[in-house]
Amino acid sequence: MSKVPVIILSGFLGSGKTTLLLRLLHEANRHQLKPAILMNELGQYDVDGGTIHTDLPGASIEKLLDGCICCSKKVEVAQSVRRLLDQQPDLLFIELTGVANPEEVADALTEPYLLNRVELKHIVTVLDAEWVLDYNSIFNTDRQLVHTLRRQMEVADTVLINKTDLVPSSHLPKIEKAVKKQNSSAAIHFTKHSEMNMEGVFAGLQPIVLSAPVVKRSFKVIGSVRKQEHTANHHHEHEGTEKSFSRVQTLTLPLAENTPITLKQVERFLKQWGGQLLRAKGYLTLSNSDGSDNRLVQFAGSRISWQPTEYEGSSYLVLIGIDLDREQMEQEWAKLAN
Ligand SMILES: Nc1nc2c(ncn2[C@@H]2O[C@H](COP(=O)(O)OP(=O)(O)OP(=O)(O)O)[C@@H](O)[C@H]2O)c(=O)[nH]1
Repeated sequence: MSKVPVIILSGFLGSGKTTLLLRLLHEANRHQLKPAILMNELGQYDVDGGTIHTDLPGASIEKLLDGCICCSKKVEVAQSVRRLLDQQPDLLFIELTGVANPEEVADALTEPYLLNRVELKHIVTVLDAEWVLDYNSIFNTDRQLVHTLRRQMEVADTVLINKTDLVPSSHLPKIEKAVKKQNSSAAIHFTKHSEMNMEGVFAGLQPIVLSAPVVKRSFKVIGSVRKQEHTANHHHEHEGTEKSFSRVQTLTLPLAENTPITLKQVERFLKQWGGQLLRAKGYLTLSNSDGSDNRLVQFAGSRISWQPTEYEGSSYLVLIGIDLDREQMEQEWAKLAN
């Protein structure tokens, strides 16, 4: 049986992985390849899965929520991959949390029952051009995180220097030099909104000819794994292995139905946390003069963006950061929601 090619997407929080995944999925569609997707998110809720579903209703997705793929998740990764393979995809995308080390996933794919069924084709790492050169100084107290970010760069065969619209062009050769210093063999692409020529990634990938009859393309979520939210510092103690992330935590802030909240209030809330807040995402029903509307909010690299969304579930915001002042955040959110 042919092995299913696997493409791993890595890169720090908010660098543009999901944006890239959506492009890859459309490209897969154009090549008539049936994709399967494994998404790993920090946080109790599945924000990116919502995005994928809006964009590409029903792709086969497995989600590992609120965890990093390193420790205990490795078994779950392998099981999720197995379930996805049962859907007989032509290729499998694995999007990692921004603080995971792609090597850990490569490792999970070597489980005996997967070894002969999958083939790791690419590790694509997406970098945020605006921040990538500052990670060493921003996270200088967190050696493990700096190490993970470096490994993401080192193990990639394809590196996207993304968000080039946010930096002066004179900045780009410096980033390229820094990438080449860590990894002299990767193909480097300068991108805006993760837009790149995908031919290199798709070269040689073909629909897999199965001996069994081809199952009609399945458009459904075939499972999701929810875990308790990280409550305290999520220190990973592995004997003999590397930690994938150390002080990064998540906090989920729900918003009760019909709570009047405005875009300005949310932006003010997000901007008050300085360096401890790395990333935030959520679905919120905003009130405005014309009534209310549902929006996806994203905070990445200290910028905030809002998009309309068809999501109709309960409102919530997921915060991801380092040493989050959880209590104060919850208090401020509660004030805002009153
Ligand atoms: N200005 C600008 N914004 C971008 C670019 N690429 C992505 N974004 C925005 O950056 C935010 C984060 O993008 P995502 O693709 O969700 O990033 P991610 O790496 O999947 O984020 P995590 O899942 O949190 O790790 C979104 O608001 C994107 O629209 C870019 O090239 N330029």
